[in-house]
Amino acid sequence: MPQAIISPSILSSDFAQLAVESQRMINEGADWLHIEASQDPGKLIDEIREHGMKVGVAVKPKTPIDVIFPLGHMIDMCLVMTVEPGFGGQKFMTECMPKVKALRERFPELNIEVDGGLSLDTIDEASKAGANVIVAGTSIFKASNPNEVIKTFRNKVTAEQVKYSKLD
Ligand SMILES: O=C(CO)[C@H](O)[C@H](O)COP(=O)(O)O
Repeated sequence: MPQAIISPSILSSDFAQLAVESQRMINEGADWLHIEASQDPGKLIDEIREHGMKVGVAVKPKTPIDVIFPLGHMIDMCLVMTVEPGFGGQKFMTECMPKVKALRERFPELNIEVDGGLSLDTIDEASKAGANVIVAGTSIFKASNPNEVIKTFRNKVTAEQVKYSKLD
């Protein structure tokens, strides 16, 4: 099944607006939604599932990871932002790695995505912390051999993930 990963900048905590935005993306064919700003994440997760979609929750660097713990068993993926959302080319925030580690320890089967500053210099740290979905812009698009970079990312993630019960 094709998987569109859409990370909308929905800054409003207005549930009605979230519902409209979500519906619009469903109509466009998305089967993943990432939503960070919601007053009632449990309700939103249920609604997304009712539409047959998978659910991802994103946390910005300053958001403590324990807000995700009660949702961990209800979601398919957690995106741990490793830069402030906004634009590519920023520096990877090492200080976000304990959040990835804490999540992985509690949820061995959860897809944990990291986004921002991922490169050949930072993939070891991210994969060892437990991330298994890597979003990378600069390090791929500026590489002389993008395929090699992608292959290295995959190999490193795979090598670390065998420690856990499932790879997705
Ligand atoms: O858009 C972003 C943040 O909002 C991402 O960080 C971006 O997609 C990844 O880019 P890079 O690998 O250059 O950090």
